[in-house]
Amino acid sequence: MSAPVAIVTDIEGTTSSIAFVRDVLFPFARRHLAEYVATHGQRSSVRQCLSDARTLAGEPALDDVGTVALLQRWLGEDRKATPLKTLQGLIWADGYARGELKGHVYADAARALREWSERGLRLYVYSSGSVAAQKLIFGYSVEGDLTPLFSGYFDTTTGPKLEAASYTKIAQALALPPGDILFLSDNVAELDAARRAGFGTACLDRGEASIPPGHGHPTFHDFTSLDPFARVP
Ligand SMILES: CSCCC(=O)C(=O)COP(=O)(O)O
Ligand SMILES: [Mg+2]
Repeated sequence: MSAPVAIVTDIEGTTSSIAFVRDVLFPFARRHLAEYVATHGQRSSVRQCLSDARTLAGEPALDDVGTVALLQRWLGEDRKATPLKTLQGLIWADGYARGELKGHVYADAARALREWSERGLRLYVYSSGSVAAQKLIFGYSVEGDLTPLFSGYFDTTTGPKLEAASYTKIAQALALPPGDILFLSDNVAELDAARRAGFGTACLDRGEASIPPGHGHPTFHDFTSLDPFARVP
């Protein structure tokens, strides 16, 4: 593809380490979930998450304790269910605000995002983590507040990351032809979906995820070796 106008990036495994999400963020949510629901369960945002989780599970009669158990199970399965992701974001907000969490972002990713933004590329995020959680990981990051670099954020409320239609919606929201957008991810199934929608793609293989060979997406070990202004085959 020729140089993109916009870059849409995944977070976990792409800008940020899988280990941070798996070993820090998810256990933090798991530890605080029951207490958070007990304390904030009357807030409309929390009630909505609980109700949406019950609907999604097809178990409308579950009480709050049962719903917390359901959410804990989904957490263990890494289910990308919107109510779980929304609730995780609310719980992490407290952790970031108290200084107990600091968002991991690779130094090479922060450096490249700054440079690409300075050079006029429009930058966006598309992650299964909620938009609120995305703003937190980049806002309270070990590389400083990176949120000014981004022009917008997309999560599972736009659609699942494995469906081409989600990327079509993102292109429409950006008012750009799909061919002007480069999507970065460590997940081949996501990259395949983006490619089906007409996006350019780049696979980040940081050695943390097992990425099957032969997928055909241009592959980079980090952001330093990825030059979006060079022609990507
Ligand atoms: C926004 S940080 C937490 C990431 C998260 O919850 C997640 O499920 C990772 O999804 P991604 O689409 O960034 O791989
Ligand atoms: Mg990922």
